[in-house]
Amino acid sequence: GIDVYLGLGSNLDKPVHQIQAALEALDNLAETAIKCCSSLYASQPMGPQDQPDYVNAVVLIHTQLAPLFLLKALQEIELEHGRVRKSERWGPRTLDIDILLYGEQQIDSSELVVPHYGMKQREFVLFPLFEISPQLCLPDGELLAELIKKCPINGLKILSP
Ligand SMILES: CC1(C)Nc2nc(N)[nH]c(=O)c2N=C1O
Repeated sequence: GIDVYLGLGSNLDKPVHQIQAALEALDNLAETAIKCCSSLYASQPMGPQDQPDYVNAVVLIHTQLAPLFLLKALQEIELEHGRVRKSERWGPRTLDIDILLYGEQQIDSSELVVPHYGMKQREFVLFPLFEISPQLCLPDGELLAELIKKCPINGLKILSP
């Protein structure tokens, strides 16, 4: 299997519950096991500000599913949790599950770009990732610890358990 880091995000319909339900759905995914999960974080919306704060987390899974197969399975989980695609770009959502890293692989296809294109600038990704994997080195050789040094925290807060 492969170690895959996923970014979870929600800012609609009881976001904490959405993230918890997503973790259960991931644990029930075929050929997939959750190895570790970060704390839950409250974060200010990146993009349009006229939406609620997000709850974000990063989870490490071990899976045998191929990248595009995993992507489809994650999109199904998002749909099962009421995700409705609206026209507004970067609008609020009930549940987002992004593939941040898929082992050491670099994937550039129309359907999937890994490492996730925005992860290096997103405190709501980098800090939860650092919490569970402080020694992480990205496929391009960049150290997560170096990215953290350059990333403004933007009011990110750990949600007390
Ligand atoms: C709309 C956009 C870019 N902004 C976000 N902003 C935050 N804080 N967290 C997210 O998960 C998130 N996801 C997004 O897709």
